[in-house]
Amino acid sequence: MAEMALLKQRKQRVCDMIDQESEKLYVLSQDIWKTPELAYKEHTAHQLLTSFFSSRAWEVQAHYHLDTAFRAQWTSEATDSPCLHVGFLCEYDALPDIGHACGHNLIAEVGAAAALGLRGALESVQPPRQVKITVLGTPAEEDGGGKIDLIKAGAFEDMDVVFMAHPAQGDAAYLPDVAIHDVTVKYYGKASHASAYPWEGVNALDAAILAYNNVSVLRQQMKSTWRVHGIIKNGGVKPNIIPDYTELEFYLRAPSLKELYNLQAKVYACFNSAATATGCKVELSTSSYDFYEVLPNKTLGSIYLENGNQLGIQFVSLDKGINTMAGSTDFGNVTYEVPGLHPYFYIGSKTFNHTAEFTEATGSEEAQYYTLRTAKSLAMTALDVIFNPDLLERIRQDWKMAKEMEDIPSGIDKHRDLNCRAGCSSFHIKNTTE
Ligand SMILES: NCCCC(=O)N[C@@H](CCCN)C(=O)O
Repeated sequence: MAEMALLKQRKQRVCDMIDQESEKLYVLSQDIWKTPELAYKEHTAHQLLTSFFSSRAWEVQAHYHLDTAFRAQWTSEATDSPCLHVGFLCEYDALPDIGHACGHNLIAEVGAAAALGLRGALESVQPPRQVKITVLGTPAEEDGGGKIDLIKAGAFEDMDVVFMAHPAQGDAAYLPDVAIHDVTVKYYGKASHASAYPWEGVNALDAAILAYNNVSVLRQQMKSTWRVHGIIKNGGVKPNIIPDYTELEFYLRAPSLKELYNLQAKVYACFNSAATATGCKVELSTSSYDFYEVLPNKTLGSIYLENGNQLGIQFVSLDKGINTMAGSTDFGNVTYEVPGLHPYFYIGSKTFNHTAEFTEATGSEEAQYYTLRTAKSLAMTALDVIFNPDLLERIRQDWKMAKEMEDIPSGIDKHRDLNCRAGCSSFHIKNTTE
């Protein structure tokens, strides 16, 4: 009973620490919200967050493997037991034209607040083992996948458990974030005067339209959990010039990597056959890593639910949930490297992500109560893992089982191998510093 009372006291300390910093945390997320920056270009957010942690005696590494990534660390007193390494991730990239319409400014705030709260609790009481807290600034989630650059750089290598949380229309400990492959399709034809001698031309716009329509008819044979969505970014310049160049961008999604590559082969056949039918050349490329699905972790999820309920969170269940399908996130790749938890949290608005209305909601003061409550739940969950050693073993068992379900052998360079296998003619990642 004493142990339970002690743990309750430590959790209260988490909440008190976060509440003490609530104003500074609000300013932090507001300043990020007011200066929306795109993937790999989050220079202001990087500066704000590194200053925030440096001014609180964290060991900060700015420009950590990426120009706009950072790492902030704190370690408790050494003990005889092995150190337990907890990670909190901050996202802070915005969307083109509509700013922080996915609330990554609040993701950054949750990560920062949870780390402050956990450190505060551990400074007030000696944990049973040494604890290292790492806050990782992970840029470019919406485009590119900064977490994957950091995985490749070894940033997650000795972490035991990692947390972040994402704004949404309700609270859920887990939503099925799906695997995604982004592809750019370029058709090369031959220009000619569209009236005088059209027969001399090779029409790249015909190829684009055929490609789009091929995908549209493929939908009859797609699983209900698969998604394919795309745009025509360049359809030609003038009606009287037969287009010799067109460009499309598509996102392909499926609940697992195995299904994603099945879908990819079908969609690539749609792109390639459009080239054959029109005599165009086609180039398929990607400037983003494939994001994997987020692997669920039952133990972490149940601890989070328990802590969230104590703080009054009304969780939605998956079947009556916010949505049976979520988007995609490079946090999925992280869950293949280390057990992780990526809950969703209500911010006081039922509007939808990637809309101007959601941008307004993520910059509102009303979002703060829910944001800090989520940070408290995450930090309290980390505290349970620290003070309850058998939980870590159960978390690891869940993680191993979830990975076996996907049966990708660990250690292969998944990103390069799988993309090449899928037929991408070029695979380049922009803006890395290495
Ligand atoms: N699960 C969080 C969703 C965040 C998001 O919207 N991510 C993008 C990722 C796009 C990658 N090219 C998405 O469209 O799901």
